[in-house]
Amino acid sequence: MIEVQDLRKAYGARRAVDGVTFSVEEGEIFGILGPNGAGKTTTVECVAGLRAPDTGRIRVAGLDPVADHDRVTRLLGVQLQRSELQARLTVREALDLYASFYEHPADHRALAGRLGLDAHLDVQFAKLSGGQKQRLFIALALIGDPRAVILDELTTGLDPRARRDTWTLVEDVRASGVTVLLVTHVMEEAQRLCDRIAVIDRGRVTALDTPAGLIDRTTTARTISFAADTPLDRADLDALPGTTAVTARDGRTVVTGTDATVDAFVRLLARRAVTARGLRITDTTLDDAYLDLTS
Ligand SMILES: Nc1ncnc2c1ncn2[C@@H]1O[C@H](COP(=O)(O)OP(=O)(O)OP(=O)(O)O)[C@@H](O)[C@H]1O
Repeated sequence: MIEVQDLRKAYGARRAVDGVTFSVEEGEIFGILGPNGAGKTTTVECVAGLRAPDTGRIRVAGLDPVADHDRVTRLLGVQLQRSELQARLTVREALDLYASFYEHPADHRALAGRLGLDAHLDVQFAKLSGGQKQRLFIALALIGDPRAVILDELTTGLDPRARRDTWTLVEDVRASGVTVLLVTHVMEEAQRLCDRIAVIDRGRVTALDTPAGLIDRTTTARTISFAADTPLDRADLDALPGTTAVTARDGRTVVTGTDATVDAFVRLLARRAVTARGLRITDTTLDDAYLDLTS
């Protein structure tokens, strides 16, 4: 659905995007993850045809977003990072206005219902909560009945409940057959929603994989922690296969390692007939993988 090949874009001497390549399959939720200033927004603005690349090739459903801009806007919806509407425009007016831009708009009454906006149709933009504004921008991105949608930092500034509701919404959007290109720096969001993720750092793709694949690439895959007064020798812990660190913090001992470390640790407990108090074994999260993969 979306192909980006060796995309480069500089602002003066600043190389914002420096050779980015990825492709998004139809029906996929594809994440672009990376630190501030990594070049994520510039990349998706080029995909949307809002900026012209310096070099590189972009295709959206086979079309060039700059040369075929009109056709691309009809099949690609966009919710940008910092969106605003006039303060006094009501939700209904915004939906009507945006629907008027398209020959075959989505049924915006149904869309408002799906996005939980039908109780707010006569509310002015300035009086909407942050979550309601976000839902409205998602509605506006979907109003042209697009085949694909770009959502840039969709949940920034939302409270945890509004964030989770928005995630459910994105899953619904995908279930209705729309391909989603999602820009985020919320790891939990990427882990929950994305089929695949491109990690971008300093204008380049540093990794491209499924969330589980990214996690598997990190060296310390498992963390074992237990109360520090558990009678185990530090030397025994250091000697476990695959151990990368043994530390003490907040009254607990923390061993990082691999699956092999966990297996050997369990055998060590059995051998010593020790019960590890408050034992917890956790997987590496996408947060850890992200920190490993970005500078
Ligand atoms: N219009 C512009 N003019 C000049 N420099 C820009 C412009 N837009 C972005 N930049 C610079 O290009 C680099 C990449 O910015 P971009 O907004 O694409 O990154 P980002 O990954 O989306 O960052 P963030 O997560 O902070 O939104 C940054 O160094 C930024 O300061």
